[in-house]
Amino acid sequence: MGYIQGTNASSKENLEELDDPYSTQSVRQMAMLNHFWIKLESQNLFSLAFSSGKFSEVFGYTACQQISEMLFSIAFFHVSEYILAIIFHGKSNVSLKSLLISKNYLVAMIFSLLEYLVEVYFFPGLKEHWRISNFGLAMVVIGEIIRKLAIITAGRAFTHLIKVYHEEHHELVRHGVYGFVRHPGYSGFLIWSVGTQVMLCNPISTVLFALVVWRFFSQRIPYEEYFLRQFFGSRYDAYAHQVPSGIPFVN
Ligand SMILES: C[S@@+](CC[C@H](N)C(=O)[O-])C[C@H]1O[C@@H](n2cnc3c(N)ncnc32)[C@H](O)[C@@H]1O
Repeated sequence: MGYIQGTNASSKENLEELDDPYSTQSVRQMAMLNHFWIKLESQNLFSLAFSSGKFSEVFGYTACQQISEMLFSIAFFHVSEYILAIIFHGKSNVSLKSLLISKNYLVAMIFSLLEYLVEVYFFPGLKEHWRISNFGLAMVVIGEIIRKLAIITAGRAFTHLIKVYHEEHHELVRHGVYGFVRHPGYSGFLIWSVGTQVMLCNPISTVLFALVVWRFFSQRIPYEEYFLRQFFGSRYDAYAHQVPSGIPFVN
């Protein structure tokens, strides 16, 4: 009461107003007290929930470890793509598109994180399959290495947008990882992206990522190779005859 009088109700009218419990000022002050009380109570509820195990179940060791691995893999993948694009194509020719973060990609990643959170809450045992999770981590590392080897091997020929006009410097690359598969960059990405979901022990997203990424590359490869055949003619035909695509069920 002293606080109220001292700060807001120095005049006689104000004091009178405070005596009336329904005056505007009293109502405002009651609302303020109520607000602080609710805030205090919600903080207590938060700490109660945390100590009761619900939060520690969701954000326990397993979840922290697996989500950290996922976030690190994503950050490393995109930043290294961007840096390599700058190294091979020069800063002036590279835009933020080289980070390779599209709307569909974001939707897929958010879906996979939501799947993870729902499952770790309702079926925490599902995430404790560490052999599967570590196998996924190995897929992420292997996929990343294959993709980066492809980018480094192809150099300037590796453009994020498919070339539809032949440029003078554009040579057919057949050596290194391109001697084993024709599309190592895509093989690497397929392994990497499915690996992120195996690492999270996400059964639904593992299947969805495999299907969506496979479908994307199965449509992209014929389009890309249509232009490669125009650029390099029979040399590309011979290469395609000898070397597999690197994407399952795509010739
Ligand atoms: C995103 S890169 C992907 C390259 C390849 N498909 C891969 O997965 O490693 C696409 C560009 O690489 C070029 N490219 C693909 N294969 C190539 C090859 N063997 N030699 C030279 N350029 C190639 C295409 O012309 C296209 O512009």
